[in-house]
Amino acid sequence: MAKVTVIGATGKVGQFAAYSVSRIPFVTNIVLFGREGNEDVLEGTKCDFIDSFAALGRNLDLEWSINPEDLRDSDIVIINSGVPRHKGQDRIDLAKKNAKIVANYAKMIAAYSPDSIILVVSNPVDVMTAVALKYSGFPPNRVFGLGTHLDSMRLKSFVADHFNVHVSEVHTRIVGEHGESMVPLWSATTIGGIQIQNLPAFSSLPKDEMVDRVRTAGLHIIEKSGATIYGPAAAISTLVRTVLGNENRILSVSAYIKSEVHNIGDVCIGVPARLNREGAFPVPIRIDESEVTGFQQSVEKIRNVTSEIMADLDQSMPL
Ligand SMILES: NC(=O)C1=CN([C@@H]2O[C@H](COP(=O)(O)OP(=O)(O)OC[C@H]3O[C@@H](n4cnc5c(N)ncnc54)[C@H](O)[C@@H]3O)[C@@H](O)[C@H]2O)C=CC1
Ligand SMILES: O=C([O-])CC(=O)C(=O)O
Repeated sequence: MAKVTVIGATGKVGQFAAYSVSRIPFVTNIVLFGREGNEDVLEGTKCDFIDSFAALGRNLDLEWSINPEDLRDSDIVIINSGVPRHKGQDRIDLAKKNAKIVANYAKMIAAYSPDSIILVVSNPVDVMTAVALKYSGFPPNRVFGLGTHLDSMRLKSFVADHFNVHVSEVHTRIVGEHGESMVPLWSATTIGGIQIQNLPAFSSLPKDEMVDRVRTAGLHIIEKSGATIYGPAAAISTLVRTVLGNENRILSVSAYIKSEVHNIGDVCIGVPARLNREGAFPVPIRIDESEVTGFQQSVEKIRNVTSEIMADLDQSMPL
């Protein structure tokens, strides 16, 4: 038995994320949450989902709502609301506008569903995770963001394709910002259980090109088809399943770190974390020296943007 509320369920990502979550067998309740004015879209989406449940033989309690009362007793609340970027924009460009939206919803979740876990999707996701953490007042393990999980999946797919192996043979990880300053951890990449650096083919691997493809993947899709939808939605439902199934898998999410990566901390950023019913727990790690330098730079960037955004929120939305 588990209840998931999807805030921003009328958006492209929110809608398909809700649908992907509805396929998780132990999710029994879903609330499609939206803002006033979007009732028709919510009602239409609900009816469409129900048709699909009938076709699939799925039994699920599905509601839509614009009433915060309906958030109560959610196990996970996913925040998908906010403006997406367009051609030529960086995710960071969305920070000021989306921070107010995320802060408001974080306060609402704290008031109406105080024991839930918050999963933040809105961009720039690392900064928005920090905003949700502050404005919910929840402990850090109960607030985390999609972070670099999707980036890690993108890299996994490119590496698998290059080596012509099944994706499940590749384990890899990207840490840092879900954005320009992301850092691939080649030191934590294996193929068929073998350290990638120990494979002769590693020296000729077009690493920079691959990482560049990951860095620009979101914008490439946005430029071609308008939005990234299926990748994020599948990544979101993996995180939800991992938490609700108490799976203790280690996935790369945006989480508040104290000192887990080479004593670097006090920021929300993409790191490997153990996910279970209690939320996300960053795993203490040691990485290569060049990776530490990259991570440190990524942390500095996110820390600076986060404090700028917090200062702005302090003016407009004091706690
Ligand atoms: N972290 C990640 O990996 C990913 C993050 N995203 C982010 O998710 C967010 C949503 O993206 P899409 O679904 O493509 O956008 P969309 O435009 O299709 O949907 C936006 C949603 O936010 C809501 N919204 C917009 N302004 C609002 C406001 N002022 N107050 C309350 N709700 C508001 C809309 O009603 C709608 O539900 C964006 O910030 C996007 O950058 C998208 C893909 C992946
Ligand atoms: O690129 C974007 O703006 C959406 C996103 O975060 C992604 O798909 O990685």
